[in-house]
Amino acid sequence: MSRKSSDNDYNLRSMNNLMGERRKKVNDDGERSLIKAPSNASINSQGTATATSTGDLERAARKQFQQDETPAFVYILAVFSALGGFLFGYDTGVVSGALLLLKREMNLSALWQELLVSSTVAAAALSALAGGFLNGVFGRRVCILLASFIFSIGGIVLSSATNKVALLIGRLIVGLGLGIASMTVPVYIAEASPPHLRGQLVTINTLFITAGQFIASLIDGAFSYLTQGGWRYMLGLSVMPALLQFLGFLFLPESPRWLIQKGLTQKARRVLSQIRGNQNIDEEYDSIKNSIEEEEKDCGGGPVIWRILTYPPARRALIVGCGLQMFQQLSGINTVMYYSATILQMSGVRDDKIAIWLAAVTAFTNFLFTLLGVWLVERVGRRRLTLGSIIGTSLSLLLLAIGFLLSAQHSPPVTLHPNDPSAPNTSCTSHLSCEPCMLDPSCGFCYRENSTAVFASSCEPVNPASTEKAAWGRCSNSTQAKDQTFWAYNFCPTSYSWIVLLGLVFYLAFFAPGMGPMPWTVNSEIYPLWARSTGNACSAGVNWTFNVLVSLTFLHVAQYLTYYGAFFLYSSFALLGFLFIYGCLPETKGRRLEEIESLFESRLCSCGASDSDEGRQVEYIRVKGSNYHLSDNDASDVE
Ligand SMILES: O[C@H]1[C@H](O)[C@@H](O)[C@H](O)[C@@H](O)[C@H]1O
Repeated sequence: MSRKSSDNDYNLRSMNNLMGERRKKVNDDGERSLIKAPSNASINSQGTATATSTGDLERAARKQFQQDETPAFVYILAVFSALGGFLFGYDTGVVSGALLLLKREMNLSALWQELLVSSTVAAAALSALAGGFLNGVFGRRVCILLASFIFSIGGIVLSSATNKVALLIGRLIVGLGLGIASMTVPVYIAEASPPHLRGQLVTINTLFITAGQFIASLIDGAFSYLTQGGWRYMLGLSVMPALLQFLGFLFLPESPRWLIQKGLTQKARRVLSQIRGNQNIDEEYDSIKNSIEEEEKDCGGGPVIWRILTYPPARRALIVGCGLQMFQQLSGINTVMYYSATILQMSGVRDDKIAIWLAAVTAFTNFLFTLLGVWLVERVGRRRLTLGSIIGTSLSLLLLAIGFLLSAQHSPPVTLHPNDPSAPNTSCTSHLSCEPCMLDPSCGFCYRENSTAVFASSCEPVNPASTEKAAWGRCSNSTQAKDQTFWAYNFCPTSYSWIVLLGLVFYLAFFAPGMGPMPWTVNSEIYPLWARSTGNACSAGVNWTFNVLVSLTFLHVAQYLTYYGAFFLYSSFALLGFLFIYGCLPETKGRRLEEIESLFESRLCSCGASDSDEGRQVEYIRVKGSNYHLSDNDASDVE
């Protein structure tokens, strides 16, 4: 089944042809004196290039032609597709703010709150798996149309819900849309992008996820002031981007690679010309077609997943793809994001409303650093970006753990042990300091504070209807304000909160540019065409499954291991992730999708890729529609 593409040979003759052709083109253009100018490689604002060596020359030429010839249509296509990412971020992010209002209005128990959050993620895990089949049969475009249609229906059901069952149905519907969108959009963008922009354009999808999370936090903040029905707006607003995407996709084309696979060759050529502008599409068309024909010849029968598992390069790609998605979630991103409000409360922000707005700052930081990822991905490559990101993530988690450890070690003692006979008899009275009191889900810490110390503190049972107040005593609503007491349900007042805050900032700065987007980006490119939708379905399914596992277990893990234990655990997961990525992730930057399979041909998990290979990495030179590949060595031969 091995597919060795003959068009990848970069020999001297083709190089000479290239130089000849380019010399001619350049002279014809009259603007770019690439060959004549011997020194100082650069392209000035008029597009005039000069170069010191052939290597510089090639790079300058490549840059110039790429800038000239990437049609705006590809960007429009990427942005409309990435609305799927926006909905992903919005729908997973908005629910926390909506729940604050819903639990009061509909009197939701903790179980129902949990159900409303996790049902979406669980439905997404299942529909991502089903999305593989749908993608293969109906194509990427139909799947994106379907996802945006489902999102719209989900939004309408949610915003008009009259009871909790309707809410649950709405959240399940949204989850179905999420799963399909999350696995289809990166594949669609990757298949439509030119190789030199693919990383950047696919990463825009994750940028939109984080933008969706940020906008959701702003909407949560704004509508939290509405006492009645604010949640309807929060949940219903997602209909707008969903409809926009649906309308846009009525006019956007199917992926050319899928069309060729289905034998719709004329249509595929039309789409290729549309997305490649005035470039010659013959070589790209031929190479996709050749690779499909070779695959068809070599492929055994049976279901795609079976063929992936029995064909080593595809199996290795699947392990890498699923591993990346698993480690992304095991690094605790969603716990950190969710927990950020509490982390901020530890640092002295007591007001719930301010904490909601500060959570928006966290989401914005995640967005901002994902933007850095979009900028870096084609500059440093996927492998280095992911490795740097995960090691920084692991160290930041360590810092968070140390902050929590110091807070726990200096946890303020319980000084008041009420002996009022009307006090409920609970386990809370047995806790001697804030830490065990706060970790016990049925208790919270009630205290007063002056500038230097916490005093008059007690451990009290939580109000079963709302964790925002105690069931009894000074921190139950009626007396709290008068007494100047504070209620800490899931944090302890501490002077080490700055370490935790620093850990949070570092965490986002390291996670967001690499571990946030790269698992999605890499998955969109590592599978051969016949395995692409199934591979992405599996890896997206792994992402959603670990997402729900990590968020559902966090409170239990924290209860058994304490907060610092939980963060030490995530930090070691991230370290394991680093070793996995170091050993297994090849560099895919700059390669055409049809070439990437060969990176997984090596027997070892470390699939050829990486550092030593990078020196020899094939370079693409796109000259008026033809791809020429040359190594640096070849380039100097020619000179
Ligand atoms: O790549 C995304 C992104 O990093 C989000 O911030 C996170 O919430 C998602 O779970 C993840 O898949």
